[in-house]
Amino acid sequence: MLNTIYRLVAPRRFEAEFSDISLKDDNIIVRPTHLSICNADQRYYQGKRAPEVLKKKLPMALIHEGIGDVLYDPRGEYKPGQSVAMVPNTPVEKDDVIAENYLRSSKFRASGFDGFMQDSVAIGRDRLVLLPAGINKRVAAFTELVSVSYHTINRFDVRAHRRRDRIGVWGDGNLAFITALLLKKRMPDSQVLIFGKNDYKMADFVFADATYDITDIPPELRVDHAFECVGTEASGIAINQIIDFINPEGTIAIMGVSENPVPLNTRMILEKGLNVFGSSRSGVQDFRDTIQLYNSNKDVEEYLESIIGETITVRSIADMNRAFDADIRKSGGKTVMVWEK
Ligand SMILES: NC(=O)C1=CN([C@@H]2O[C@H](COP(=O)(O)OP(=O)(O)OC[C@H]3O[C@@H](n4cnc5c(N)ncnc54)[C@H](OP(=O)(O)O)[C@@H]3O)[C@@H](O)[C@H]2O)C=CC1
Ligand SMILES: O=C(CO)[C@H](O)[C@H](O)COP(=O)(O)O
Ligand SMILES: [Zn+2]
Repeated sequence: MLNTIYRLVAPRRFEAEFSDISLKDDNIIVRPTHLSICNADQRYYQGKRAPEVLKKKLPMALIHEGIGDVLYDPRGEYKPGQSVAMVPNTPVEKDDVIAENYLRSSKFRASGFDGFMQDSVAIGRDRLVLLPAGINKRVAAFTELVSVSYHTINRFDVRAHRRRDRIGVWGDGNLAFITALLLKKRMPDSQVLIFGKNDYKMADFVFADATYDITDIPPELRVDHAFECVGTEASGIAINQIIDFINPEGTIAIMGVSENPVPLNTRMILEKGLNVFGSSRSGVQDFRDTIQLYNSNKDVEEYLESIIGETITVRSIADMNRAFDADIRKSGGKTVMVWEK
């Protein structure tokens, strides 16, 4: 079957390439319908990765957050037209201890190989999760990002000690919003406190117990545990501030991505006996659990809808550039592409 893949060949330049999809494999063919832009895509689009990384990875189709409709399943298990979330992490081995998204052998779409900017995506049947009828598809488009928060909170839950009176979330962007929302749902007895830079963004965190400007935190305030959702070199500033405001033996989850190493106050990590862990990406079970959460908590879907910034219909390469450029100019929120290729 003839397919078209829209690859980023150089910063800000997409090109269409034709390829063939074999219908003899066990893969399922999915037509993407709604795609959402992640900061990781922007780092490639804007050429913010190191030149040697860009040289190694491009040309590559971007986007690892997306849903689509099944076009063809060689086994007939999925019916044509069924709506599915596509899981970008692609393991090639199983491990009893290490989760699929931490195996160094796993590939990740739009990072190690082509992402979802294609007319049709050939994808393993274990990489699909059926979406419930009636789900808001623009919200479902960024299920991957929500599943990253879900995954991190699971890891936090098994690591953090039981005193969870106050949990701090550093950051006021999309990842912080989603992480704070899921934390409040999962741990309703804990106060979830937001620490950010932008009052207009923090005003959207209506479910949180309090919000603080990072330049004006009451000096006596303490949190039991914290999540860093900032990224870039600013994540160093955030993590060091967390170290200052966290109680002894607290747990810190690091989620933001930085291109460069960030210096940390290790002396106080030791003196306070802190538990610092990293969390990246997610696996298929996290997607299933996230979709189950949407099913059982309709308000989660509504809160998530409130962070959709722009919705852009994409029918051409010019539209792809328009969507990525609009995402750069945004004041906040997720940019969703309605994929009509
Ligand atoms: N671990 C994972 O698997 C994943 C990681 N990420 C990463 O998480 C990071 C955050 O993503 P996202 O929310 O989409 O990005 P955003 O840029 O939307 O959010 C970051 C926010 O943090 C604010 N900020 C900056 N400095 C501080 C500070 N010192 N303390 C508190 N807030 C601060 C920024 O404000 P301002 O813009 O005004 O500076 C911005 O609003 C990115 O690095 C992204 O790549 C994303 C997805 C998955
Ligand atoms: O966004 C993410 C997951 O949702 C991660 O930030 C992304 O996987 C990082 O990938 P890369 O190494 O290509 O920047
Ligand atoms: Zn991402």
